Amino acid sequence: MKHAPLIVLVGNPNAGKSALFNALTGARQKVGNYPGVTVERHSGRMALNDGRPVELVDLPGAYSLEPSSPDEEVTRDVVSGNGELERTPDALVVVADATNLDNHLRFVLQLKALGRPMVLALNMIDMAVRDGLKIDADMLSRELGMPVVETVAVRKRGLEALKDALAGVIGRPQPAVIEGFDTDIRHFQRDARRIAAAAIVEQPGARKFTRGIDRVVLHPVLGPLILLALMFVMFQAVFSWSEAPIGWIEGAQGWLAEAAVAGLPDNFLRDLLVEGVINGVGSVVVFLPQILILFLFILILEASGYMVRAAFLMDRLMAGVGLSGRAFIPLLSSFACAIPGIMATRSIDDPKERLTTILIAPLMTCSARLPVYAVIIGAFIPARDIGYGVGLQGLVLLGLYLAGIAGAMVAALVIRRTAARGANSGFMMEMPRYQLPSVRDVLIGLWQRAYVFLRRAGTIIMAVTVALWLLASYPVAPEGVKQSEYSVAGRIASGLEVVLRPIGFNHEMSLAVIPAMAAREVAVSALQTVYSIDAPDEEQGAEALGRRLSDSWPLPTALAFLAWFVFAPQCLSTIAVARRETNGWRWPIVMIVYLFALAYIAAGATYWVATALGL
Ligand SMILES: Nc1nc2c(ncn2[C@@H]2O[C@H](COP(=O)(O)OP(=O)(O)OP(=O)(O)O)[C@@H](O)[C@H]2O)c(=O)[nH]1
Ligand SMILES: [Mg+2]
Repeated sequence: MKHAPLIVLVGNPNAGKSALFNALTGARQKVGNYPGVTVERHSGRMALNDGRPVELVDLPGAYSLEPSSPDEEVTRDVVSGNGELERTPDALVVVADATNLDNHLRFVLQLKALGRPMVLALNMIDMAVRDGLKIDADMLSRELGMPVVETVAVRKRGLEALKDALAGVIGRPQPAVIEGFDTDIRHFQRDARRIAAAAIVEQPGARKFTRGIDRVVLHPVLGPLILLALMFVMFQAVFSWSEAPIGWIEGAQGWLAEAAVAGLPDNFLRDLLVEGVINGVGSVVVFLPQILILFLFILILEASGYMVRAAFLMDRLMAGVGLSGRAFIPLLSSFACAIPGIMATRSIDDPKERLTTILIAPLMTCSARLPVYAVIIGAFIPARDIGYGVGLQGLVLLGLYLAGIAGAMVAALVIRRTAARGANSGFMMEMPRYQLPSVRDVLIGLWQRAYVFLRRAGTIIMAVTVALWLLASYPVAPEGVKQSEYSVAGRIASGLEVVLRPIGFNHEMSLAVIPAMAAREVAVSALQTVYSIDAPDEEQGAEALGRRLSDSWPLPTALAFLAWFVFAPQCLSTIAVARRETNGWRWPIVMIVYLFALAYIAAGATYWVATALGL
């Protein structure tokens, strides 16, 4: 069978390749206003204007064909036809940022030297217009000897012209392919400057807008203060904005449980449905609003261009522990989930720095911890305003995030002095321009987050909770013996409790910790399940669970549980990804051991200090 022609999107990082890919294929690849968003190739299909189907591939951004990091290797291999695809592309669409032409043209010229059919998408024309920058596309096309199409990927402008241009170049007989390529990008520097100078008709003080904002947010004193203030507001919002929507979800859940109790015969299946599924899984789903609020902030910061500034501000701090600001973005992604975070380390060129970043990524507070934190904070920390509108709960949550970050910094320091010794490579990252986030992109981002979370709730969290419900319900305890102690799960927990009792853990906590290896949120549904098995007639819901916890756990125990979840590697998928990205078991094992040790020590220290203080 003959393949559809293969067309590849290449170009510098942050040029808008993924945005163009999405616009052309209808896909929803992640776009973000910082370099290194895409780290793998993705393919999709589209039809040219004459109806011909073609395969389109989106690649990680690269500065040249000489790879300096694992993601750039993918780009080189695909472009030169040596990659897993093992097909030479039939045409390249080189994407360049019109507002950064001379830099991006270097790579265009290097790619051109390969002698493949090629079209230049001169993207971000809207930004060029905003800056008053005028480019003569015809002149550029003559100078480069390839079609040039002006595009605005995010507004789907220029797509038809791009497809026409592609149809034109694909049809042509292939010119002789030049074997090998000039690996030194500097050879193209002079020509790039010359061509840019010829094609740029008018260039007022470019990027004035961006420079103006940077003077404030990158200010040595103001900058860090602004960053801290942003984080602070974010965590306050997680609690203060979520009350109402949490109430709605709880209402719906209570209604469902009642309807099930009223409408179904009293048997095993009804108990399973009500205690395991509705109340168990529901106890996790209730935290959806808080997760979405957190992501609303992260998405806006990402799209606006602020993230790289934050990385820059953090660079000095990171240098202190042997990492560069480059590690910041993968670490930041780990606040969503360590898995994309670990994948994002592919854009780090120094292998030791990359390894260190992989090993500390699980210490960033992923969104799966949020339900665990929120339940315990809700139960034990009074929702008090400590003055100036600062809520105590939000403050404690911020503290937990900071504890994870502090732990990561200490771990990085140790790892960089031992296992992955080396000098840090310094901060080298282009500052993207600022722009207003598109409402549509933010909504799509939130929707994707919600979907991921609900899918987890409906699959792994539900499966593990139901399994736990079964193991905790049988064998049925005789009169006077607690079901959660007598059951299979209870006995396993009793075994584990021997190890965990010294750090203040009780039986229920020991029982929740094992299933939470599959997904951290299960810690919450497990507690809910155990309590509803022991007292099936009591009121349900997150608030009821909170009350039950605050009635039966001493404060030091609750704090120890929080400390445990800051550090413990409670996630099998993260371990699996670490194995894949480091090609072996050695480093994941190091990761598991050091994180469990850290969790044990931190929980124990918290417990003993809190007890000594008489809390
Ligand atoms: N104003 C404007 N913004 C754009 C345009 N194209 C892309 N963007 C924005 O530019 C940023 C980068 O876009 P991406 O598509 O992620 O860039 P990329 O080339 O795939 O970047 P990497 O995957 O990091 O190599 C995002 O914030 C997009 O929303 C455009 O034509 N105009
Ligand atoms: Mg991309």
